[in-house]
Amino acid sequence: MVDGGDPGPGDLRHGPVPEHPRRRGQHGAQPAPAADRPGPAEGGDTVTATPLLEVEDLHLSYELRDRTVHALQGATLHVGRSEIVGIVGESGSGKSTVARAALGLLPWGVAHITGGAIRVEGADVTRFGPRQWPKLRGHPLAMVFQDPLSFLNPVVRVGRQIAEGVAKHDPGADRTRRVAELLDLVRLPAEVAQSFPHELSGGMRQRVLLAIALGCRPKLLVADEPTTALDVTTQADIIALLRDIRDTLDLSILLISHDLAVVATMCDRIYTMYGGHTVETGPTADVLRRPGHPYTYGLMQSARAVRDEHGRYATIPGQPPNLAVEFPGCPFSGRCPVEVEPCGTRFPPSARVSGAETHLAWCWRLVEQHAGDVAVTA
Ligand SMILES: Nc1ncnc2c1ncn2[C@@H]1O[C@H](COP(=O)(O)OP(=O)(O)OP(=O)(O)O)[C@@H](O)[C@H]1O
Repeated sequence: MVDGGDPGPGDLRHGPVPEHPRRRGQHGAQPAPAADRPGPAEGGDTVTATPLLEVEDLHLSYELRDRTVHALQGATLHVGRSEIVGIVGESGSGKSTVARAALGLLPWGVAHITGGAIRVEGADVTRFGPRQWPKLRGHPLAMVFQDPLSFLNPVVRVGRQIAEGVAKHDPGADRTRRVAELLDLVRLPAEVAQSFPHELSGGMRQRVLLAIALGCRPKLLVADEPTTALDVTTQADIIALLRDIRDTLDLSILLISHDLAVVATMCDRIYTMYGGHTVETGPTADVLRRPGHPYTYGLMQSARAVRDEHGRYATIPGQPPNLAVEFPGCPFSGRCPVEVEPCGTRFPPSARVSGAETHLAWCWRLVEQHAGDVAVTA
C-alpha cells in the first residue's frame, strides 16, 4: 500500500517554473531543466555530474503497415549513479518503449526516433545503428524482463547461460567460480547451475536472469516489470534482493512498473508517464506526499484501493489517449478533473511542485499557480 497524505491535485505548492525541455517542432530537443537533474541533496546518494542515462524530450513512433503509433511524445528521464529510479504509468503509457529505446532494443525499421535525444554516460546514442548498440548491452547497460522463459534458452543449463555473459564481459574471470558467486549474489544455491530453466520456479528463473545480467558487470540495470508475473511473497523477495544488489554492487537500477506500490517501495525517485509523456518526476517521498500531476494523484488513489461512495474501487475515469494521433496538448486532457483552458491545445512547461527542486510536474494548473514567477514560454 502506498503511504502518504491525501492531497488532491488542487493542493499544489508554488515555486519558480524551471525551463521545460521544449516540444519537438517548436524548439527542437533541449537539455532537461537543471531542476530535473538530481543533486546530492535529493533523490539519490552519490550522483555525479554526468548521469548514466539521459532521455531528453524523446519522440518515437512505430510505423505499422496500416497506422502510426506515436508511442513517445515527450519522454524525459535521467538516472544518476547508484540511484534506483522508477517509471510508473498505466499500460500503453510508453514505459517499456522508453527503456527499450535507451538500450537499442526496439524493432529496427518499425520504431523511429523523430525528436529528442538519448545519452549514455554523456555520449549521444540517439542515432546508433544495429552494429553499435551491442557494444553497450550487458555493460554498461543490462536489462531483465518480465518473462524469463522467453529470454532463457530452454535446452542449456543455467550455469552455462550465466557463464556466457561472464566470458564476454569478464574474460579473465574463473567462470565456474564467478557463476557460483553470481548465484550466491542472487541467493540461489550453487547446484542451480546444473538445472534447466523449466526445472526452476518463476522466482528462481527471475533470479537466474538477474545473475546473467549481473555477470556482465552493468552500471545500470533496467528491470521491466520484473515482479509482475510472480506471487506477492516472491515479488517482495525480488524487490528486497534488487535493493541489496544495488547496495552491494553500487549500481543503478531503472525499474519499470504499472504498480505504484512496487515503485514506491523500492525507488529513490519516480517518473510518472502518461500518453507517451513524462508528466511528473521527483523524489519518491515528495511525489507520494504531494503529487503534482492529477494523473499521479489518480494512480495513488488506485494504489491505495480507495473506495467511492458506492463501495467501488477508485479508478481513473475515461480512456487512455489514442496514440494514433500526436496530441498538441496534455494527453490527460479530457480525463482530468482539474482541467483548465490551455490543457487541450498546448503541452505545459514543467513547474516545481514541492520543496525539492527536483519535484516537477508538467501541468497547466500548476503553471497558472506560478503565474508571475517566471514567464511561460511553451
Ligand atoms: N513493437 C511495437 N509495435 C507497434 N506498437 C508498439 C510496439 N511496442 C509498443 N507499441 C505501442 O506503443 C505504445 C506504448 O507501449 P509500451 O509497451 O511502451 O507501453 P507500457 O507503458 O510499457 O505498457 P505495458 O505496461 O502494457 O507494456 C502502446 O500503444 C503499444 O501498443
